[in-house]
Amino acid sequence: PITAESLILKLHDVNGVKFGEYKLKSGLLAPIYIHLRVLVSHPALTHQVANLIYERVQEEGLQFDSVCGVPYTALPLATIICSRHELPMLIRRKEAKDYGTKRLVEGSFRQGDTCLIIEDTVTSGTSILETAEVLYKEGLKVTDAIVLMDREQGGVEMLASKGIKLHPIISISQLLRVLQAAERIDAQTAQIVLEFIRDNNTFRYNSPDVFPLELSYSERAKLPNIHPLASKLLKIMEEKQSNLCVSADVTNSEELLQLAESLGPKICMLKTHADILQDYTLAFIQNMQALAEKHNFLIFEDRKFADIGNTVKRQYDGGLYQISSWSHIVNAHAVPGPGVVKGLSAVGKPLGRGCLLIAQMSCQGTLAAGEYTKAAVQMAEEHSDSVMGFICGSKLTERPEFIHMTPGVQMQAGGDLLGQQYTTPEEVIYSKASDVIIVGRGILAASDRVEAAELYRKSGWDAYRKRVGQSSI
Ligand SMILES: O=c1ccn([C@@H]2O[C@H](COP(=O)(O)O)[C@@H](O)[C@H]2O)c(=O)[nH]1
Repeated sequence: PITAESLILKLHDVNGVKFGEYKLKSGLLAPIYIHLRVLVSHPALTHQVANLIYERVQEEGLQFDSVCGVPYTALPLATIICSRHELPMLIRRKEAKDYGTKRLVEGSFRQGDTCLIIEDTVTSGTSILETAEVLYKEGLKVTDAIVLMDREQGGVEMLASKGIKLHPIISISQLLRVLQAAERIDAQTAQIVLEFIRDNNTFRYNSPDVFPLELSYSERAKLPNIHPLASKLLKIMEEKQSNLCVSADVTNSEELLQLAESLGPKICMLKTHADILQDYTLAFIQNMQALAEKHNFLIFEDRKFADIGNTVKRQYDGGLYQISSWSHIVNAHAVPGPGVVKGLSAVGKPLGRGCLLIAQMSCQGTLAAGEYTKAAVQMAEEHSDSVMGFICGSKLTERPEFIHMTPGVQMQAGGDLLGQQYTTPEEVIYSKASDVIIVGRGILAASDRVEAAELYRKSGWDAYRKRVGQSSI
């Protein structure tokens, strides 16, 4: 299987990406031109692109009845995917024939069927929208579209505002980073293109409250609608140059306090499972709070609430652990529906606490995928006064006020014997655009935990700086 990085280099090899001065359809002169029509002359590459698109369809767990490629460049891609995976395909005509059936959409479908759109490049999103509108007129639904190359000029946001979720495989900033790293372009060219993209955002122009480009942690901390605790966490991250959360999965409170003391300077957050401690007391937790204060990190009790609102309220507030009295952040499964968030909010909001929704999990065979993940994101967006972010494998929403936190992180990709799956800090923060790495055994099992924590901190931080363009790659 091909990675996005090697695909970028191959596209550059075949002149699918050009730098210079190019007149766009709009009349604008652009310093970059994405010319994916060349793909048809490179069948092996076209197949690899089709594979990547199909992998993304599976990763996202997309549900649909048919596939339609935006004419013309995406037509062969849709054809390959549909024939290889035996999926029904629809063809959108650009002009209706003046004889025969005069249809604008060829292929069989039923009213109310969902059609997945495939596109090669997106700038403003209007080509996808035009195709969707033709499909709507035929009684079809369009909820998702996949695009190989997102020029990051507002297409994702424009389509989202029309109810279509766009899933880009490669972004223009990722393309620039990869080409610069491979010395195919210099830093100045990359900068010129980035500035052009930034200055020519078709959607932000109309909607100044949308932030489609990558913001730094400190810029996000200042967003007007951000959850106060998310803002605090982002400030800590920037100040300590750390997006590392240590998962302190130890069973003895003395050891936990030692961990907090020694790793405190390296971390933005310390994650606990209070119910695996053999000797939990409220006195111990007060010491823990003092260390959080001293080293400026937040405490996140990984309680994974999953009951009706009334019960989680009592679990959060009372019982042996009295979690709400000491943990800045808790998390919840989305499975009970919004009641779980409301129950946590009733206790946590007056205390200034924050909640994360578990939208995806790192373990093999997890059911938290596809439609479930989408529903969790929607639930968070509808309760952004108490939900500050997600437990997830990758960035799930373009709304920069939400913080994405990813467990299942080690320096080597792999897994354990009970289904845990590991991804590297670079992959999580740079490629998957998550914000925080959550590391347990990668640090706890090291002979020198402080040294290991520093390696993870540096790796996560370097990946973040690369992502927001603060360092050369
Ligand atoms: O999807 C999830 C959600 C939570 N976790 C928790 O994170 C740590 C990971 O520990 P490692 O030792 O780094 O595997 C652990 O506390 C889990 O309960 C997760 O792994 N995946």
